Amino acid sequence: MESPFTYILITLFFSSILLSIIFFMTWQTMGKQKYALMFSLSFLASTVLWANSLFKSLFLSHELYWMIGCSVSMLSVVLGTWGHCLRTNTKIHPATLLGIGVFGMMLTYYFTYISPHLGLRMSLYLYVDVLLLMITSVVIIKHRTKSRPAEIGASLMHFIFAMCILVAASIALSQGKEMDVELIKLYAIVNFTALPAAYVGMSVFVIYMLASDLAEEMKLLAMTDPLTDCFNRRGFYSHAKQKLLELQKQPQHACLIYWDIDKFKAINDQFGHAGGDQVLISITQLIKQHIKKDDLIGRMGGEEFVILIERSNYQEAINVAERLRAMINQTPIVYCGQQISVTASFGVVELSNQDIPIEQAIDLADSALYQAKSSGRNKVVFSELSSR
Ligand SMILES: Nc1nc2c(ncn2[C@@H]2O[C@H](COP(=O)(O)OP(=O)(O)OP(=O)(O)O)[C@@H](O)[C@H]2O)c(=O)[nH]1
Repeated sequence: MESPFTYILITLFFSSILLSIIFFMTWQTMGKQKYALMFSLSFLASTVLWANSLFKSLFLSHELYWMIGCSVSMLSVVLGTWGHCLRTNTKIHPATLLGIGVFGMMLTYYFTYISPHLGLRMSLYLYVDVLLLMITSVVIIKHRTKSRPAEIGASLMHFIFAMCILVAASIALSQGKEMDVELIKLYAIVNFTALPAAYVGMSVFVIYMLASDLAEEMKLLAMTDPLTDCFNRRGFYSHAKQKLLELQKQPQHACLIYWDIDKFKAINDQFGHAGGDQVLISITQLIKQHIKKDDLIGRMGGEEFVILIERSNYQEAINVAERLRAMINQTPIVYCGQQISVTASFGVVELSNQDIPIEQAIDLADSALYQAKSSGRNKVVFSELSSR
């Protein structure tokens, strides 16, 4: 009958192979994101680590077995950390991570072959693993101001995994230079109970995190207009409602601007549908350059757009519409070597301190836009308070 530790190693071996395959498939299906490949390679390295432990008796030299085990353990953690840095665009150079890993291995080599010290040999590379896992935990949680549940879970699991390794490393270190049978038993218990549980938990949360990335990407696609890259109607309504709720707590002034390109049908007729599309793309790009990053722009359909802006005073907010109108009027769009002159009409409604739903505000701004159109186009019309 084999020791229970052997069965745990076999389970870990197969779990790692499966995780490596899952992340490899994720890499293939999720647009070849480099971080998914890093995670796959990281679990492949773990597979080698567990296989190394399973076939320990085949090694002629225990030191060689130990050095291979430490190296793949370190490689696995370095690749995982590197993957998380790539996913979050964290500016830690891969050479720094590799350098930390190589430094840990050099110390292990020194205390294995040059100046043998069992405690240091068994613990130093684990302390380096702890450092890298803690970096990963911070990198995941610092990625965005409001982390998603999957990210909080993944960060926490990396922290717990790091703590389990820290305990194992400290037990190993307290042996000192020579082996202490009682401490080795304790080390084995931590190594084969808490560590596998934390390892599996951490891996599951990383999968959950990538699934939540995908869900977020899908949600964004469902809310984005593919031609102009602005929000579509659904995306605009959803974000505008959220923004108006936030705005109620701040002393900011908000305006809703409904605008529409003038005589767009004539542009399509003269320059073709592709020319019309280019006008839509160029004009929205131009507008985005002249509004703030936090302002919301959405395409309501055809050549109709809406912008929700907030400024510290109302006059500043309403000036934006006039500035945008003048800018469109003065900037011809270049299409296939030809210049297309474009104008647009604007309807503006003030939202601050007016407890009106976004749908009603859009209707009011649309009425103001209609007035701008019927009174000659290339104009900004403000919705009168009395008209509400
Ligand atoms: N190229 C292009 N044309 C579009 C798109 N969506 C809608 N259109 C066209 O936009 C034109 C809108 O025409 P109208 O609603 O008559 O408005 P207009 O010609 O701009 O006239 P006014 O708004 O009154 O100034 C139609 O010819 C639609 O076919 C699109 O995605 N691309």
